[in-house]
Amino acid sequence: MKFEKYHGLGNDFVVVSHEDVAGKDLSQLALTVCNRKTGIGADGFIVSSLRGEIPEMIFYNADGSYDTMCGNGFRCLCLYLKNNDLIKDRKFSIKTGAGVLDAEVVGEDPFLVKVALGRAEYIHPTIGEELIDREVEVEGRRFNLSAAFVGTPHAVVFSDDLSDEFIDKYGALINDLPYFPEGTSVNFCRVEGDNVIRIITWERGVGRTMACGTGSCASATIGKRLGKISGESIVVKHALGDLTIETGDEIYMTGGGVKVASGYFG
Ligand SMILES: N[C@@H](CCC[C@H](N)C(=O)O)C(=O)O
Repeated sequence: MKFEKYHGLGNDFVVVSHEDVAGKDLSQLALTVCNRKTGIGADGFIVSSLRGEIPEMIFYNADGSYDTMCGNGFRCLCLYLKNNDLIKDRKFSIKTGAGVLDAEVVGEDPFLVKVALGRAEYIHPTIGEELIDREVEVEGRRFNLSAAFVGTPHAVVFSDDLSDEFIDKYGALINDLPYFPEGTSVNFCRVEGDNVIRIITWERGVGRTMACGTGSCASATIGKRLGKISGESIVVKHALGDLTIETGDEIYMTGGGVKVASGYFG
C-alpha cells in the first residue's frame, strides 16, 4: 500500500488514496498502520477519496475509531492533494464527515492554509442544553467544564497545570464522564495573553497528542465566551508552533502542514 506521512504541529497522519485501500477494513487498517511499534506510527489515518465531484477526507483515529473531522489532518490532506496535483486552485472545498469545508492556500513556503469550519455548536446532545462553565468533580478535583462541537466533540477546561501526568489522568477521566457517552477530546488551556492561549489536548481515540486543530477552535471560541480572552484573532500555542483561530460568526483556522515521508507499507 502506497502511503505518505504528514504532520500538523506534531499531530501526525498517514495518508493513503482510496483506490489503494478499496474493499479493505479501514478501521482495522488504521489500527495496524498507526501502531508506533509495528506499523508506520501516527495519531490518525486519512483516506483521500476522489470518488465524488470534490475530494473527500475519510478519517480514523489511531485506535481504529471513525471520526467526522480532524483539523490538523484536514490541513495535511490539503498539502497531500496539492503535492499530488489533485487540486490546482488556491481556493477549493473538501468533503468531510462533518460537511463540506472550504479552504484557501495562503502560504506556499512554508505551506499555510486557512480553513472555514462553520459555527461551534454549544447545545450538548446528551443533556439537551449548553454545557458551559459547569462545575464538575472528578476524583475529588473540581473543574469548570465547557463543551462545544466543532466537526467533532470537544470539552474545554482552563487550567494552569498542563503537565503530562495531569493531562493523561484527567483527560481520560473527563472523556469517561456520563456527559459524553460517545467520548470527547479534552482540551486543557492556559491563558497567556489577551488573545493568546496555550493548549494541550487529550484526544478521543488517541490520548495526549502534540496538537489539535478542532480542539484549538473549540478552546478559542469557549475562551471568548467565558471572557478569558478577547479579539477576533486568537493565537493558540502548541509545543511546535501556533494556530491562528478567527472566531467571528464563522470559525477560521489558519496553520501549516509538513510532509514527513512516503513509501510502501505491507
Ligand atoms: N486531531 C484532531 C481531532 C481528531 C479527532 C479526535 N481524535 C476525535 O476522535 O474526536 C484535530 O486536529 O482536529
